[in-house]
Amino acid sequence: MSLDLIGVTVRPKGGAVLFPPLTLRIAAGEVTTVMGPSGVGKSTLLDAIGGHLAHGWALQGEIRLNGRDLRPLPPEARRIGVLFQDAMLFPHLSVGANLAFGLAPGIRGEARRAAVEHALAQAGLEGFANRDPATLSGGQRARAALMRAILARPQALLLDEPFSRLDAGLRGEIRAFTFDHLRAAGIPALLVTHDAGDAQAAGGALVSL
Ligand SMILES: Nc1ncnc2c1ncn2[C@@H]1O[C@H](COP(=O)(O)OP(=O)(O)OP(=O)(O)O)[C@@H](O)[C@H]1O
Repeated sequence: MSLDLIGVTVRPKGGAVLFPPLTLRIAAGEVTTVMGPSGVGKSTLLDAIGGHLAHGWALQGEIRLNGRDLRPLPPEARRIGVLFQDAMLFPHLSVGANLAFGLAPGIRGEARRAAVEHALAQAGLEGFANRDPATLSGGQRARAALMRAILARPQALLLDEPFSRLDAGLRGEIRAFTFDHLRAAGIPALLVTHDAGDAQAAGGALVSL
């Protein structure tokens, strides 16, 4: 798996580009970090990669996932996962149903339950399948959200400040958990952060916008 950006930048239609064109390759299991001042366009770059660029914005350059040009594909066909600041779980579904949400529909019955149980165990959440997400701690919710993202078998993952709401002690633990799992799953990932410690822990290339 690899995610390639070739001369990529974004601009409001009729306006100037937000940052100089970016060319980079993220290989399987690598986490590349993007840092830069507020408003430079980091979240808009992630929107462009995921296919969620708002009306009124234009993408410049080429985005390839495993060699395939993503530009003609709608977001749901891109196989790109996203993790946000709030580690959002669907509040109306149990923790187990949240994790199962990303699984392919062909995985049914016992195989489905086993996949969810395995992911819960990896997240240190054994026995949490029937819990209401509102009863989880911040760290538990962050680990569950990562597992839900991985179970969907994304071909790349975008992380938009996913650790910024966690307190200092938890932050180190959750980012190590996150990067270990992304490496093990061989998923190329792009991390947006304001925190140099996040970038260092990610261990990959650092891009400043
Ligand atoms: N319609 C528009 N026309 C021109 N510029 C816009 C328009 N909408 C938003 N912008 C600007 O585009 C930039 C993109 O913001 P974006 O959220 O991508 O930045 P960011 O680097 O993620 O910031 P932060 O670190 O604060 O989250 C901002 O400077 C914003 O003011």
